[in-house]
Amino acid sequence: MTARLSLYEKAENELYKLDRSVKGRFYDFCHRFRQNPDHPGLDLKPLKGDGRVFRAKIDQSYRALLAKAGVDERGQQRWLVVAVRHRKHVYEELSVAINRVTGEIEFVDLSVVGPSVLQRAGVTLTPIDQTPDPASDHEPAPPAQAAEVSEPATTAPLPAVEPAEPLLSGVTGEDLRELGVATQLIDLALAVTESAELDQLVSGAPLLTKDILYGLAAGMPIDEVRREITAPVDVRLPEEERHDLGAALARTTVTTIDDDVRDVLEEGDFRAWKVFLHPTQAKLVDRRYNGPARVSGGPGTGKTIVALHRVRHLAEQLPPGHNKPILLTTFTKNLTVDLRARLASLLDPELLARVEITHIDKLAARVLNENSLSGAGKQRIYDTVALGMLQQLLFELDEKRWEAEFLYEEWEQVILGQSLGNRKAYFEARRAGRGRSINRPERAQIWKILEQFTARLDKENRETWGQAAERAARFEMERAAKIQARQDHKDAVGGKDLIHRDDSSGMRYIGHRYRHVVVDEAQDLRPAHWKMLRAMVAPGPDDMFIAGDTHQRIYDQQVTLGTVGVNIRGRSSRLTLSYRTTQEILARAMQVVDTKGSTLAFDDLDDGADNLAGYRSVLRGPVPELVPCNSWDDELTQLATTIHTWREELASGDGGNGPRRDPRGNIAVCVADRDSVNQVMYYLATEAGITVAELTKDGVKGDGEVHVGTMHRFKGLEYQKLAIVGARDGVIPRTSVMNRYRETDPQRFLREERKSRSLLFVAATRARDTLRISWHGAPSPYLPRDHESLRVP
Ligand SMILES: Nc1ncnc2c1ncn2[C@@H]1O[C@H](COP(=O)(O)OP(=O)(O)OP(=O)(O)O)[C@@H](O)[C@H]1O
Repeated sequence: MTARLSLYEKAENELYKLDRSVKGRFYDFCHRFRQNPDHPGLDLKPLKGDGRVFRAKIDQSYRALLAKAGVDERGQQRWLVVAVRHRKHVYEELSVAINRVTGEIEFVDLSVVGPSVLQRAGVTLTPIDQTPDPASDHEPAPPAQAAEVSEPATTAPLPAVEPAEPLLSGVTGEDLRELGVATQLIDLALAVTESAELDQLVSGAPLLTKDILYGLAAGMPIDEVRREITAPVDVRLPEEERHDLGAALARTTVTTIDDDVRDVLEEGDFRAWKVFLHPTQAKLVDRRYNGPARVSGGPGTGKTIVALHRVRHLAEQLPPGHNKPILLTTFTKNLTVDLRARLASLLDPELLARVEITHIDKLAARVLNENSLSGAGKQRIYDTVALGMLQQLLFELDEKRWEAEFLYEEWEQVILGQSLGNRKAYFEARRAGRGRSINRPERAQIWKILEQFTARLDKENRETWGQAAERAARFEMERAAKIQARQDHKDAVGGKDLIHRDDSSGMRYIGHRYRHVVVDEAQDLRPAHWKMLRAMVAPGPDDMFIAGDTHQRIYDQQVTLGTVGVNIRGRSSRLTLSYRTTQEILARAMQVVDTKGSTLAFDDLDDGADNLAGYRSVLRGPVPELVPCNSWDDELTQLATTIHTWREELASGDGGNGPRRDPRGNIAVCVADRDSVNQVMYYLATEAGITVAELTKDGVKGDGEVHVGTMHRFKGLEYQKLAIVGARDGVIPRTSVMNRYRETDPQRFLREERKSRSLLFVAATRARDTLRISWHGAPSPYLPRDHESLRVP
């Protein structure tokens, strides 16, 4: 009889870390197993635990652990490889279970649980075989999983000590069971007394168990854990399926082992992109929405991943064709490169060809080009240039009543933001969030100055990106109005063709540009961008999917989606589990945007407020390092030393405890301004022998190993190890800016503060494992004074 083999997600991740020769032998094993699982050479035997886990021989040293999941309709046996272990780490007690909440098969590796906890819970592990390893001289070290075990897994008696209070006091085994903790770990979890033991216990545990136990250990009440962690993944498993491994296999995230698996395994973790969506993420991807939908969530919770999978889902539903009915857009140019690369690994080329991937300003520019005579386009300028022109104008007019910055913002946010086309409209406009109120005569003065300013821009054939967005939105809205008028007329004449009318109006082929629009980094788009996007897609089911986090808004674009025709009411969801950042980094970063007790608040892109409640991680790592230095030179010297150490750590796989990584592109240095970028790059390259590459608007420039850029350039990216340098008071936030508004414009002051905090928050949450923040002089006031407070309990 032949067999179908699948690979458990965790086993797949562990396989990547194994020595190449073991991977090869595993592949041969799979091949033989699929041909005939009963072949005596495979030595397939049940473990004594629950009898549902079998071991089979890969070679002299390694064993595959498999669970039998029935026989399919064609009579083929179905097996799931739950782990690949050195035989010394295979124990008779290992078992699989079906999780009562998720309905998935769970394999729990008790061998990583520390002996103290095992002993307290009365669990003894019996190795399947204690004979010496005949190949030990030639074999590579046991897999990384085994290396994670810092203590032997057998239960040698420990000296008697005063029994300590359980870490999860106040929680019963029944509570844990009901919440969805893996059955095999319930008694052990209750026996844990220290957080280090908990770390060890959950290191081999399924994600749901990890999430629940960390939540409870951090003090989340049981009800909150049930609501935030358990309920979203509860499949309400029918009683009759509680023991059906075959049915559970269909719900479990697995990779089918076929002939392609060899290449996959040999190429290491080239499939790192292949994220198995968490059920809470998957639900957002597959759902049918009756209109625009929005997903929010803290950094690293997978908003971009969800947006990419959403694009795939939508692309798969498209009728055949050669056009591009899906738009995937984002705010920053360098992120589109990243989005394209990630989407390319997720979609077949034919489907990828149906998706337009472009950043929002480029999209607006394209609309303008289409609508202007060739050669008649304007030169687009950045805000800093335009502000300089306004300052010059005020100087020429000897106008001292208004500051250029104030007027520029009034223009950007009130006049352009609300598309106010004339003086009367400006007199009547709402100026919510603008702080200082202005009366009618003042509005008249402002309008007059700004009219002169825009006339000057026009005369010089220049326009700002804000103006360009506004014009593009207008063109698109006119186009949408025509489409609507055509449809209304068609409806009025009973659905007849409109050949005569269309031929005379050039309307025959006009339609909405896209069927679906997917937006990432939504928090930074301007109101005009939203109007343009709204007009580009027909209102209806699945029209817009919007991902963003207002805590990461680092440009000054505030928008209430409801006012620009994007109604997300009742279609908002929030992701809370970070897949990027460790608990330690998260605790630190959260302090930066912690607005409790202050008047700072973050919006939800609509009329409400957003928060990061429940934002958490199950990853652990070192506490972020906060490094005071004596001077800028001292900061640079210490930075270089740190980077040398990081390089070695990455190259050696943290001394053999983790996967070895090429330091290239895994280390980054983040600073507050362009000047510092140049100084850091120059120092590292010329004084420290470290090759560098700059993060620019267009992506990484050059192939140096350490990436250096300003905080703005780091949005959406991630690095294994990240240093933020120059995090000093006066720079984060800029004293000059804050002082200007502290007294004169309290609203603006708050906005600036929120923006600076968000910038540091974005920067700090780019780090996956290691974060180091240094400064000289006084530290940024957003950094915690008490460094101990960063320690996660
Ligand atoms: N279900 C998952 N399983 C494993 N890894 C995941 C999962 N979801 C996301 N990730 C990983 O977490 C990291 C962060 O994901 P992503 O960039 O989508 O987060 P984000 O919410 O958009 O972050 P940010 O707001 O900081 O831009 C990525 O490395 C991604 O591959």
